[in-house]
Amino acid sequence: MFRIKTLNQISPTGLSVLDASRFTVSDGVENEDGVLVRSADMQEYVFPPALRAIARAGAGTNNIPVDRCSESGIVVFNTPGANANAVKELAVCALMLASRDVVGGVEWVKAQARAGEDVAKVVEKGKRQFVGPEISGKNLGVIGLGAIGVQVANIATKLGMTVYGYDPFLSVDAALSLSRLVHHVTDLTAIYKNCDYITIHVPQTADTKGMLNAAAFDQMKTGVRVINLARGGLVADEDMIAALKSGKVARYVTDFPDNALTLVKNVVPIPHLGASSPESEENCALMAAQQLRDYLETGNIRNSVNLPTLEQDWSGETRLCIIHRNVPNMLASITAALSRENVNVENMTNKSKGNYAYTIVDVSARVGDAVADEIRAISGVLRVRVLRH
Ligand SMILES: NC(=O)C1=CN([C@@H]2O[C@H](COP(=O)(O)OP(=O)(O)OC[C@H]3O[C@@H](n4cnc5c(N)ncnc54)[C@H](O)[C@@H]3O)[C@@H](O)[C@H]2O)C=CC1
Ligand SMILES: O=C(O)C(=O)COP(=O)(O)O
Repeated sequence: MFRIKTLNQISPTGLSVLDASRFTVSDGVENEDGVLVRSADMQEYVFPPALRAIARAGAGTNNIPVDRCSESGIVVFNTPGANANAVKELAVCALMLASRDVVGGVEWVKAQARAGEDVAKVVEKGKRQFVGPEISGKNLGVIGLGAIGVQVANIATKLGMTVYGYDPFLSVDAALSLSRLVHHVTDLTAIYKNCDYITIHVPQTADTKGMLNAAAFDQMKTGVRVINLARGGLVADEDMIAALKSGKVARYVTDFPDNALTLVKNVVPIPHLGASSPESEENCALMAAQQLRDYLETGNIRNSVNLPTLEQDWSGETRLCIIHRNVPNMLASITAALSRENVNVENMTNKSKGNYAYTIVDVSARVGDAVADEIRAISGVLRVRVLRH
């Protein structure tokens, strides 16, 4: 029986793939084998000894201590693209909110009603103060052309915008999905200089933190409208507030409000709704739960952020799943340990990702803990699991 701890509300449709005869799923289990999480902050999480995998039902993993997981041989999964459509739709809404002061207008109408005014009458006089430009014919800059950025860039071309896209690590898949109408630029300056609207869709990492800062705003057009449905930390708050106050930035729509920003004029604070649609919640939960189930039961890895995708059909009696550093001589050391125990290898696959690597070895014998312990003793091995057919 595997124990799965949920740290957020996870869609029941997704959880249904975790068969109750093999998985106990709840927010109260202890010494869990796996964790299912959305945005809960796990940075200080104390890993119980049994923990082997964390599945993020969503895209961003900046709430998970990925390096610490890697060092402990814990696989971290996410669900690439599973909520991209929901974010794209909110981005379209954000483009409108960045242009037309719908939020200010709605608040004003409610205030009129509360004050006992004849709303039907006063709106016709008052509406002037909420005028805003159309997006058609304007330039949009999309920073980050991954699952979400590509969809936002493509749909914006259909809304009549001229779109510039920037992504120094553009994948082949993303390039193939990108509309021919999107101008692919290789320098952020081209985005800053040309765009009336800028939307950012990159992960928050040490490299991207605070990338929209005073130096970036200085290069932008006066009156630029900025949309951030990616992560709050990508934008330097104080610099944004100064840019809003000076009029450099006309409006800032953010899915990551904080106290410093929320009451500043021309900030539109959204309560992190990017992925909050039933469709996305189901897609993400399903994908996360399937990946977690498959890893725990078979050792196969799909869509991990710290380890390579590696799937091997079962053969033999025992499967050894070995997470190790990506260093020379590892495979030789593993096979030497197996031959010392006179164990025949049926099938073996090894792949690496950055500083870490993963090896699955199927062996014909029903090997015991002694073999696993011998492999555990190899320098650079971080975790060994023994699965039996
Ligand atoms: N508001 C919400 O509810 C949601 C927010 N997100 C956020 O959006 C981010 C992007 O999500 P996806 O598009 O699904 O991820 P993705 O991994 O498919 O795309 C991210 C893209 O950013 C690019 N990138 C990385 N560093 C860059 C840089 N310095 N400059 C330009 N591009 C850079 C990567 O090459 C990649 O193509 C997530 O990491 C997450 O933080 C994702 C889903 C929902
Ligand atoms: O997938 C992401 O990166 C998100 O930001 C969505 O977060 P959530 O699952 O709605 O807490």
